[in-house]
Amino acid sequence: MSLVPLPSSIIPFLEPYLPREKNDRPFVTLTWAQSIDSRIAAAPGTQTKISHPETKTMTHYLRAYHDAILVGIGTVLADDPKLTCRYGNFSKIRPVVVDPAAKWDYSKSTISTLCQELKALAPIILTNREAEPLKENVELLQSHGGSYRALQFLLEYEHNWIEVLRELHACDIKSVMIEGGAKVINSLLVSENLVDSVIVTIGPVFLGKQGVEVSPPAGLELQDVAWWRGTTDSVMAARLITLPEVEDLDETTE
Ligand SMILES: NC(=O)C1=CN([C@@H]2O[C@H](COP(=O)(O)OP(=O)(O)OC[C@H]3O[C@@H](n4cnc5c(N)ncnc54)[C@H](O)[C@@H]3O)[C@@H](O)[C@H]2O)C=CC1
Ligand SMILES: Nc1nc(O)c(N)c(N[C@@H]2O[C@H](COP(=O)(O)O)[C@@H](O)[C@H]2O)n1
Repeated sequence: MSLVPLPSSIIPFLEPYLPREKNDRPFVTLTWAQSIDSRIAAAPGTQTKISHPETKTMTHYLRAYHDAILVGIGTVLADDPKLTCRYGNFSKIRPVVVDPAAKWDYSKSTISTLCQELKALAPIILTNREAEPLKENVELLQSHGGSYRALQFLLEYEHNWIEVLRELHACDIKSVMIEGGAKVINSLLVSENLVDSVIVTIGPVFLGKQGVEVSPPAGLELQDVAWWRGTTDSVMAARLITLPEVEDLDETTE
């Protein structure tokens, strides 16, 4: 989809939610586009266009403010995405793919072609320690300037995000835009104190019960909520209610 001019009112709307410096981990923006019935695709393994061109442009505007863009392997296999920033001066953003079992055949991907043509930064692929990526992919990725990084992934996804963010911090990534898919979003929504901004595009469509649902395992509240209304879509920007850090808890109990 080609981009359209960014509606000027989006700039002040998003400004309070843009990345700012953090010391201990990258700033995390969690963002996706969903239907009215909270679906991000019409069926598993498929890509569904939900955003209007102006909110798609907004996504690329947001990408321009981040060092990296992260998605799960389910999204890469379904969408074969570009994960580039096509807004403004086409600033370079680093793709990060969470692929514990090293399922992705990087050599056959659109991202690999873009890297070959020097149109994109090569990805960081996060695998489990036991996974064995194909030698051909390891070599190609390295020649493009990317890398496989092995982590100790746990079975429950929500317990892995601290280590993922620690690894990105070690790669000098100061901000990451996390775009999905559903397993990524649902597990991050219940990970305490890790998400700094949440930006959700809502398109005027129902995708039905076969769709890929965004719905965290437990309820949670949002705060600092702001809305933007476009031609067809609405966008919600918010923060998750954060729990006090352990030190703060200590202070209150003294
Ligand atoms: N409308 C939108 O904004 C977006 C829609 N999508 C759609 O979402 C669908 C894909 O979603 P899902 O199937 O849920 O796949 P996903 O992209 O969330 O990837 C899930 C897989 O990634 C790995 N993974 C993710 N988080 C992990 C963690 N914390 N620890 C360990 N492993 C982890 C696991 O292997 C897991 O099976 C596609 O249909 C895609 O088109 C994806 C992104 C955005
Ligand atoms: N903002 C938005 N609106 C939609 O309707 C979508 N389906 C998505 N999907 C996400 O965008 C990625 C594709 O990015 P590229 O254009 O290929 O760079 C896709 O993988 C999803 O993460 N997003």
